[in-house]
Amino acid sequence: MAVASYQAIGSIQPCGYLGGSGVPQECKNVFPKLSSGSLKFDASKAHRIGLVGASSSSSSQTSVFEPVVTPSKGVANESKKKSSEVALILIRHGESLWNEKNLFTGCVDVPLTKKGVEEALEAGKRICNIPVDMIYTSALIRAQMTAMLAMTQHRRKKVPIVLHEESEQARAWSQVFSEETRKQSIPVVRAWQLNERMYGELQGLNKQETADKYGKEKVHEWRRSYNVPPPNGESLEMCAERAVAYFRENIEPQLQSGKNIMIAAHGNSLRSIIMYLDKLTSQEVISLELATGIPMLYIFKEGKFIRRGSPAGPAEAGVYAYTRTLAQYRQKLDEIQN
Ligand SMILES: O=C(O)[C@H](O)COP(=O)(O)O
Repeated sequence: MAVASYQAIGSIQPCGYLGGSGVPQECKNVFPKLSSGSLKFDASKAHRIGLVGASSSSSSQTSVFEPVVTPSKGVANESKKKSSEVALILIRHGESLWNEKNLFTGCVDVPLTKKGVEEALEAGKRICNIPVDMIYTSALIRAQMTAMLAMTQHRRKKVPIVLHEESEQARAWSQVFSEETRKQSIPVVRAWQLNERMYGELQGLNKQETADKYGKEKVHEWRRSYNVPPPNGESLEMCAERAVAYFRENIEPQLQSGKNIMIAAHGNSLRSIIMYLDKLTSQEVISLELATGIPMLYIFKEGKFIRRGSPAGPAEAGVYAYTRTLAQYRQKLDEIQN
């Protein structure tokens, strides 16, 4: 099988993995039928905003989020007509204080280092011409910092607004009362399902010392294998059960309804999502590595995810050579700014 290079936006891929074809049985098993009851996020309460001319709402008392209607319910077809393709950006958070110390982090909520902040800003520059209508992050601060810092570089200058759906009161108290302001906002949804895989009893341990103690191979198996969990932690398979389910249940319908989406998350929650998008086998995912702060672009078109990026050289030339819609969006931004 050929080695497929992994293309990140604006850089040569950080690492490679073996490209997959078809949906092998083991992949199908990873993504069982979704039961919406197991998911916390209520899509019926979600709302939508567009790049220009969001749907006109007569009410001036609106949340940042307008109701989203899944494709099967109708309105999505209308949005689909507006754009036959949408962008999906995936970013692993910038370097965290525990990445710097080489500690297993998992679900421990550690912020970015200065270098991580810079990586997030750099990632923002790379995606500054790509439309973003909604942002999903994990519940962890390093992913949220990355998303917010990246968006400070975006040329569209919309304001990312974190949604508070945790209670009726939180929802009510964070309402936006101006339609115009709402249109200039990007809803940010935080979901624990996108968190890093729970690293169990490795959390807080030094990676090198752990390898010295248990052996390099064992630690590599814990870190990269598909179905071997670290002691009392989650395997990639277990992480996929929540992260991919969330993606399919909540994010895919938004893409189908015409939204351009950015996801800021983690090495392993994103590996599981990429495994799904690229139909990788449990063998192929072993060699998939994601660098911190490197954005990856997919185009979602006609129900398919097409991995994009610039193989080398100036990022934008590569990215925009690929899709006319993205080039048009950029042109629009140029016109606004001139
Ligand atoms: O949780 C961690 O320690 C890192 O974010 C990912 O670690 P890994 O590269 O060992 O999976």
